Parts: sequence; C-alpha cells; structure tokens
Amino acid sequence: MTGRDVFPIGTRKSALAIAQTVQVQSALEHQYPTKTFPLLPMSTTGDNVQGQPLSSIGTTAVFTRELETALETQECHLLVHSLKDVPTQVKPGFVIAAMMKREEPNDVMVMRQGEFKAIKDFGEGDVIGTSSVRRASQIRRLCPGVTVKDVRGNVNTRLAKLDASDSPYTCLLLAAAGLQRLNFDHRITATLPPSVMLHAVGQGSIAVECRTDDKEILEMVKSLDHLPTRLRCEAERSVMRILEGGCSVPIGVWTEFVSPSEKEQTESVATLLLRASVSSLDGTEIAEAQAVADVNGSVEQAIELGRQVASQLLSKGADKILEKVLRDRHASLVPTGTNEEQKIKGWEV
Ligand SMILES: NCc1[nH]cc(CCC(=O)O)c1CC(=O)O
Repeated sequence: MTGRDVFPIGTRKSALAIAQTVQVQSALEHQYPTKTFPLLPMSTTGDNVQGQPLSSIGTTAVFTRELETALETQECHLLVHSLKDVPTQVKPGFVIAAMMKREEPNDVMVMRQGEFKAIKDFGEGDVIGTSSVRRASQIRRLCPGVTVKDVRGNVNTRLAKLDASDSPYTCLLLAAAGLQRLNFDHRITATLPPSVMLHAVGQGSIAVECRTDDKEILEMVKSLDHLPTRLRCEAERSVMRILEGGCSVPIGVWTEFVSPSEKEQTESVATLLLRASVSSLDGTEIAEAQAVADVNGSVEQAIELGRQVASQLLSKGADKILEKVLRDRHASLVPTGTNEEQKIKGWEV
C-alpha cells in the first residue's frame, strides 16, 4: 500500500470550531477506517483580539489566515471552517474541497431563559446583542427604535453575557447552526424566517479547505461534498464576490430548491431560487432582488444565478448603499490594534 495514513486537520480552538472539526473527522474516519485524522487546534487573529468590536479589526479572513499558513507548510492537510467565515476569493493554491450538508441556515433570537417577546413587538428600550452589521441593519429596519449593542466572544461567552444579572441585552441574534452544533438548541427562542431576516452567505455549512496540489486528500474529501449545499452556497458566494470582491458587507441571502410542480419539495437540484438584499447600517435603505434558474446540478449555473442577482441588486442601488457603508465604516474606525490588524478592515457577517 502506498500513501500516507495520518492527516492532521487544522482548526480554530473555539468550542464551535472543535465541534465542527470533530464532525468532519468522524465522517472521514468512517469513510477511511485505516487512516487517522488528528486535530491540530490553532489561534487566529480573530480569536486573539476579543476585546474590541470585530468591526474595528478586520474581515472574516482574520479567522482563516493563520490556518492557511499551517496548510501551506504542510503542518496539516486539511482545514475545517464555518463556510460563512471563508472569504469568497480563496487564496491561490487552496480550494474548498467540500461544503458539508447544510443545517438550518437561519438566524435565531435568543432571550434569557423563560422570557419571551415577539420580534415584531421590539422597539424603544430593547437592546439587541449582535456584532453583525447584516443582523443589525435588518433588525433596525424591522424594529425601528431598537438599540443594537455589540457582543463579542464565542457563542458560550455571548450566552453568558445575555444571562448575566446586569445584562444590558433584551436578546441576542445568532446563527441556528452554531447553537445546534453546541447542543444549545434549547436556547433558541424563535427562528427567524427569511421574511424577517436573510441569513449570511454560506451560513450553516461547514467548509473543508485543502491545497490544490494535494490530490490524495482532495480525492478523499470530495466524498464529503453535498451537492445541494454546494450549489446553494456557490450561488450565494457569487453574489457577494461581485458586490464586494470578497470582504463582508451587510448582504443577506436566502436560497432554496423549488420544484416546478408545487407539491414535490424534493432533494432535487434542478431549479434554484436565490433572494438577496443589501441594506444600509441604519436600516432605512435597502436593495432587494430575486431570481430562479434551472441550474440542473451545475456549479457554473449556480454561480451565474448569483451574478444575475448581483447585477439586479446593483441596478436597484446596492452600489450606493455599499459606498455609504464603506465610507461610514472608515470614518468610525478608531486606530487601535497592531498595524497588521489595521491592514484588514471589515465586519463579522
Ligand atoms: N461569526 C462567528 C460564527 N461563524 C459561524 C457561526 C455559526 C455557524 C455557521 O454559520 O455555520 C458563527 C456564530 C454565529 O454567527 O452565531
């Protein structure tokens, strides 16, 4: 027998990152029982700068850069990320070899245990905890008068901040998938449907990144790729790539496979619906677009659908909204952090 049989997996150290990586590890071990896939946990810039809002330290690449260095130097052979945190332009020499079957992509509202208030009743006096400009902008639009307050840290830390007796927050907005992977399903007060909030590009799918020249591992990881998820997420990433060239901005999306004949909501990969919106930070302006295409299982067609929706958004004024968002972002930046951290500006999505 030829080939290696130990393939370290690079990951961040947060509980969520480890849970996601263990999921990939189990799938690979099941498929390749004679090989082992040990975890190699690493710290990233995003993890090390917990003290300040993400809006002041960088793009989502802050969570992937250090990991890619380890992949490059062959300390590990694959990386596991939340797809949401992977920039739309993957660095040359690297590839997203698998997008794992997507879980619920929706955002959810989390209140303190036992408390409930319908999101439509939120207004003056309510404090919404989120560090995402996308969530902030959409919630301000939906519930004029609410206060949005930054909340940093990993999922566990955020829940602890919500639950604290001196908590300033009425509720948190989080991704359903993150809570589910950490077995915090019971903390979900309400799941937000697309009529209320469009989720982040790629939210809810786990990405496996490899080197393009590592044919052996590419071949192995390919088996984890889930075609319906791949098509939906490629379409979503295509919108974002065109609108912004890879950084994170307040773009919300929704995708689903629709069947020409009403009844069958099948696992079909034929006809894909994509909705997207770009909204201003204060929630007063929005550009929305939607299209349906017969992608018939083709990634290229899914990417084309994303391009179509992106150009609709642009013709509806998304470029003006984005320009203003970028101007405000630069104006509001306080020059903190190291030079390296200041080079990359952006937001959590
Ligand atoms: N921003 C951090 C992050 N990256 C991925 C997830 C959730 C898991 C996923 O989207 O797949 C989260 C937490 C959150 O947004 O609530």
